[in-house]
Amino acid sequence: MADTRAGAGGVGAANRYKPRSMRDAGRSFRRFWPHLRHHVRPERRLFVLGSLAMLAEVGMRLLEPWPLKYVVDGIVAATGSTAAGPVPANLPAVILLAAGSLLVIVLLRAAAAYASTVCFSLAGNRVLTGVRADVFEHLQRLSLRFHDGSTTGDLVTRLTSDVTRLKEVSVTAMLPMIGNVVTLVGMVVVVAVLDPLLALVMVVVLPVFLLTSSRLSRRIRHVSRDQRKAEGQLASLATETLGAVKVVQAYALEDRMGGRFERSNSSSLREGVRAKRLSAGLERSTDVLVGVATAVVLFVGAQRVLDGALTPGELTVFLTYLKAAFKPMRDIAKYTGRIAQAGASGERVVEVLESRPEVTDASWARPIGRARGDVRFEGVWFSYVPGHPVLRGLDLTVRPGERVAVVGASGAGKSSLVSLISRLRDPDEGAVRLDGHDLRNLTLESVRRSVAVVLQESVLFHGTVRENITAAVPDATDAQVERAARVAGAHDFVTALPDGYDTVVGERGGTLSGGQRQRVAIARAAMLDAPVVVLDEALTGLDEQTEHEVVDALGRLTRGRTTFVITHDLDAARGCERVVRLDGGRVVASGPPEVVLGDGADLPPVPLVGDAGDPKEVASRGA
Ligand SMILES: Nc1ncnc2c1ncn2[C@@H]1O[C@H](COP(=O)(O)OP(=O)(O)OP(=O)(O)O)[C@@H](O)[C@H]1O
Repeated sequence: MADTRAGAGGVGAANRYKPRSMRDAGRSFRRFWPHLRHHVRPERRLFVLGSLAMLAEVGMRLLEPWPLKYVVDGIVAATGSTAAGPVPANLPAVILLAAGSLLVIVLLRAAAAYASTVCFSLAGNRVLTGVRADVFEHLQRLSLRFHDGSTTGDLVTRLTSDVTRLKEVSVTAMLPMIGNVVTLVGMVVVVAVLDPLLALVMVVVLPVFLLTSSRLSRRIRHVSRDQRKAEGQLASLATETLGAVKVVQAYALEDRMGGRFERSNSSSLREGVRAKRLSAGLERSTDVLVGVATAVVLFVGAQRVLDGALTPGELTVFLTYLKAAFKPMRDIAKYTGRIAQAGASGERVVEVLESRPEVTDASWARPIGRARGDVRFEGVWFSYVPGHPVLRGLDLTVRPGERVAVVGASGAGKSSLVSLISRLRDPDEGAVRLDGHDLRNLTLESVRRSVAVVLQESVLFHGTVRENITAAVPDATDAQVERAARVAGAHDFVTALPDGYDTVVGERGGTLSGGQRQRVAIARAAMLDAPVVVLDEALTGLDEQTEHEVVDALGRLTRGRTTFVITHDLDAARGCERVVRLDGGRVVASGPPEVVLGDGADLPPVPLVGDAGDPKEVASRGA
């Protein structure tokens, strides 16, 4: 029953997971890891190569100041001080060698850095592209109950910008950060070998730094989560408004929508600025810390040189290390902030991936093959909200090929009833059976291939007319497509379009008229050749002429198939063999139309059959 581990009401209500420290960041990673693992495995070689290149780069970074030591000590000794030891035999050669080594080290370091960046970027991008595909795939399979509790904009934000942020951060922050930590450790080890006292100064700085950065990164992550949430709301509002731009303009809602957008926009700005301020604070406090450490090393180091414990060249190496450490530490501070932000994005992505679809194939599910179309509801209870059942122990049997109109007051549960037939939802109690099989024992795919649905507002996808018609049967031949279009009465108008079947219809089929859209949707349903057809208010909202054409098309579509006609239109109901009336979540009347609906006075029935009767009669029906 529970739709998601993150909560049944979609991910919007599911921000229960609240990381509190760097330890939680680790926990957060462990939570993400199972979703990454199978994408990381094929990239193993790249990760290994990248790591080797990174180690080489770190090695070069550590070597870089050493030529300086020999030059400084040589010069100092040559100019008369004993602190630097004896004067090298061939000072000009030493200086030349040092300069040459420096050049080689810098070149090798650049090459290693290039190789590690390329390897890690390639691998990281591939892994997260795979994760994004998983999220999309998963979102499509999540049950309607999950989508009821989520907003489209927020889910799109998780799919796009949250994954992009993870991608960016993993490549530009996470991996360099690992390199920086290794460099820091390497520096401390080298310094400890040369002079443990100076190493102590560096080591003392580290815990202070870690404390500051973990405290601030925790706050950054909290603020980032709020910011991502605000951005999700922003995207929801934009999707909603732009998706209904006609209504917005018709009701002059621009200002009101603008105001709501403004509020979400400001909230996103506010959180964004807070996060930036915290990150900047973290970076600057690191600057100060490194500055203090440099001053201490300079002071203590100078004493050690004067005492003869260190050479001036070695002090130069220490100071260069500290300066070099300055960058990794500052970067760590910068990356900690970004990684904390990515942590918030990661949680949002994991929440989606961990949500479990409610309607899934049972392990024992098997395909039904070609069904006859016998549909039964046995004691079906169904509710959207626990404790508020919409269907209450409903019983209904429909014979193969029977055409049944389902009528009832608005909100009586008609659409809910038919959503159970194609197993968009499962009953809480009781069973829905197709040819005697409980739908839960059949594979989802075979159930959905057995039930063709035509809705009131048929949604087409951006693409060609042909792609829309063959949506569920992509390998259909041209002849099959044309046959389906003829059943739907769409062939003539489609061939009159500029590119015929290859004409691209806009988003949601917006470049076609309502009636044309409906007929393409009927062709899509006809393509399935399903034994059961559900028409959910498929005639509502069409003008008289179009309605006549669509009625004809639906008649042809449903001929010989078990058909459920959900309608408020009593004429359409009269065209069916049987009318079922719903009330209070149960069937309260079932029988021939004239019995359930009365004799309908002077209105002739609308024949929902293949030849649709006499067109004149149909045309005069609404008069
Ligand atoms: N996704 C949903 N989440 C929560 N409640 C819902 C949802 N969809 C429908 N309902 C509620 O379930 C009840 C039955 O809705 P349903 O759409 O099945 O009725 P209907 O008979 O098809 O209505 P209409 O004729 O107006 O289309 C209504 O009270 C409705 O508010």
